[in-house]
Amino acid sequence: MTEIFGPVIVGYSLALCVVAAFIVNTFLAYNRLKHIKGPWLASLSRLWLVKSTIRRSIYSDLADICKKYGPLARIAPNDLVTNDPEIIRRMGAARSPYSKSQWYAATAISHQIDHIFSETNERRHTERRAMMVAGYSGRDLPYLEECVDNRLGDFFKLIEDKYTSAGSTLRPVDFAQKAQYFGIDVITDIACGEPFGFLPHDADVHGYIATQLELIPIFEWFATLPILSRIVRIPFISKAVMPTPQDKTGVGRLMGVAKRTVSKRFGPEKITAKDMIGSWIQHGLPQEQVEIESVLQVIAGADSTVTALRAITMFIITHPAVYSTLQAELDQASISESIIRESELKALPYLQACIKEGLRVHPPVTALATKTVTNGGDTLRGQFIPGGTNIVYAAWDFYKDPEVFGEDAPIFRPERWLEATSDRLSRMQQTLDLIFGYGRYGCLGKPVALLEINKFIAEIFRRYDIVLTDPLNPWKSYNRNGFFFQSEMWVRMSERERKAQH
Ligand code: HEM
Repeated sequence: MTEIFGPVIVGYSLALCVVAAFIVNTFLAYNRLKHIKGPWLASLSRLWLVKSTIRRSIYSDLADICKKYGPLARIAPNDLVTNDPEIIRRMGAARSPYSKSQWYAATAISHQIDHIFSETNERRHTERRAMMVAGYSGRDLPYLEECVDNRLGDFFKLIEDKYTSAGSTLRPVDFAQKAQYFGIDVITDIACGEPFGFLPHDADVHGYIATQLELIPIFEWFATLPILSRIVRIPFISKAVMPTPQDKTGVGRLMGVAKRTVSKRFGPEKITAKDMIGSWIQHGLPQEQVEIESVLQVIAGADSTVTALRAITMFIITHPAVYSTLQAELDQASISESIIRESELKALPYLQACIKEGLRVHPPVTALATKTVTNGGDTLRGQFIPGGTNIVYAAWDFYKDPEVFGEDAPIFRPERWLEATSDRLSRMQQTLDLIFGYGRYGCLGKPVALLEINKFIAEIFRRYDIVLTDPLNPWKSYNRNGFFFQSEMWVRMSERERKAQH
């Protein structure tokens, strides 16, 4: 009898131990943040996040959680969400008691070397930023504006050749797609010294976009269930799934282009140039690091900026009064060359207001970008937050706070930027600035993004009349892993009288 029941008893005992360990573990996880409100599911497990990921609605669910439970709420046993600007500034301030969470590590595109975004070691991250900031800020980049102008030239040529409508001739164009071609060509040109050539080919060359669309949900699951990203780091799995410079398509293809470009900048016959790569090398970034940072630049800078281009355009063309005011300002502006100069953009207040308002109502990036409270813990809004807690911010609704932006904050009304008192304006501006992150984690590509957005929006509305071909179905849009994916934004583009002058 003992021979039969012995193993059964051992089996039952083991199962009981596992169940008991699970219960104790769940209780301890629940207990450490039980003073912070949130959905009950979130206090016990990551299932609330899993549910949101499946519904593709994390970005808006986070905003709803803050509305329901207050400015600091619980979304997982160890994770909180906030919509308090002070907390965001505190987390990003120099020498704050926060560090990048493992969410960032999961954005690595190589398990051998981190790019600046996936680098979670705060000392290395700070040192690398110092080497890269001059290149990104445009200080070392006299050619940046020329690069944007050249790609704008490609954009206009494509529209002229294939997609200009006139009278009853309709040549519908998917604006979402062509804006993406423009954005990727600009950023690959800046990052790798040559554009991918989406605009001249009018196609997703190297299947870059298609591969991105496949990868993004995977990265989103890494964020929701961090254990998955640790599994992917097991060497044989990593080898099988991670992109390599030898790949013919997608991110791997981009890595190959970056590797070839960067190799020409090192060695005995190295080429020197005053561009982004040149600036990084001059500031001491080693060859392998320059390669991976060039790839990251494209990933960080493409979809974010392209979403801004699409959303700002969408808001302008669906608000007739705004549209005509903007075109009147552009028509009266003194523009010295065929494409407006950066220095001339600042003299266009209504354009600036439209851009700010578009970014505010439709923030382009809503990534989880979680920061971790370091060991000693922190006190936020009078509540103690133990070390190891992760905090994310609810980016989607964050810029629609009526207290900051006025009672009509949910709607697109550029005039709010022109009528605000100086106190209110500075509060609005400081809040809007958080769109690009804050302090030591802030977006390095902000100057590049703003130059691109300003020039593109000014030039398309100077040159074309744009209307939706089917206003009842303006576009398809969804959010994954904090980035938006928009398609089928079908418009009719026709040349304006003014265009004929150039
Ligand atoms: C409208 C366009 C853009 C928006 C809204 C945006 C927003 C952001 C945000 C929110 C972060 C993360 C902050 C954090 O970790 O807390 C970030 C980081 C970053 N962005 Fe952007 N970005 C945009 C365009 C660009 C462009 C065009 C580039 C490249 C030229 C770029 C390069 C980067 C880099 C390298 C980082 C990582 C910085 C670091 O970890 O130190 N971004 N961006």
